[in-house]
Amino acid sequence: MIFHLLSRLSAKVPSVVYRAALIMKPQVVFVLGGPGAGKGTQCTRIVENYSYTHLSAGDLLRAERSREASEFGQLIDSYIKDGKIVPVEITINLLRKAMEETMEMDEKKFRFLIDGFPRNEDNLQGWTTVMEGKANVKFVLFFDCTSEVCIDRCLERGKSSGRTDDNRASLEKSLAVCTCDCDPILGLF
Ligand SMILES: Nc1ncnc2c1ncn2[C@@H]1O[C@H](COP(=O)(O)OP(=O)(O)O)[C@@H](O)[C@H]1O
Ligand SMILES: O=c1ccn([C@@H]2O[C@H](COP(=O)(O)OP(=O)(O)O)[C@@H](O)[C@H]2O)c(=O)[nH]1
Repeated sequence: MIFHLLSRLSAKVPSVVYRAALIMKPQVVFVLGGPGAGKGTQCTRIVENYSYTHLSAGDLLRAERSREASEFGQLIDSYIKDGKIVPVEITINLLRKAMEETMEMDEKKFRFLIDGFPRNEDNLQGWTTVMEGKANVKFVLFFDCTSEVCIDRCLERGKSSGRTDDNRASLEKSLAVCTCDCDPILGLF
């Protein structure tokens, strides 16, 4: 019905307005849990069965780190090795761009699993500032996993992942940040 109406109107309205009317607002599920909790593994399985696009904040940061022209490569590298949280402006820009590019390529892809973000209240504040009114957060999917299991899994993953943070020192720092800073986020949803 709406499509039919828009089709009839399309001759009269500028194409940019017509396109914008057809593009849905992104629907977002935040996927949280410690390193190795299984976020990436479960997101892959969800994508196989449901119409979601998986965006891993960590993967986007690692890709940006590898981009030759990136002005943030070294900064991202040192934050990740140290298990610290990269300044939110950088992460949000990568997420926003990835969502926009996905929807530009296929406007039916408006459901996103955002994996590994927001990691603390500052991250969430940054999201709200930039994305308020532009995306709907539906809920948080949280994978509860003990630190010992997380570490064991990531050390195993480290044998083939090539990740600079799949080592005990980085993992312990990252787990400490996760345990202290993720909990308040869960309380907000
Ligand atoms: N339920 C599970 N049981 C055992 N191993 C798992 C399970 N889920 C994930 N793994 C393994 O643990 C490692 C970390 O999983 P991953 O999905 O990358 O975690 P995260 O994205 O939360 O860091 C991977 O090597 C994965 O194969
Ligand atoms: O929103 C994010 C997501 C990740 N990271 C950084 O990237 C690392 C790896 O994150 P990822 O989610 O890939 O790790 P996982 O939890 O899957 O092991 C983290 O420890 C942080 O240093 C970050 O700063 N902000």
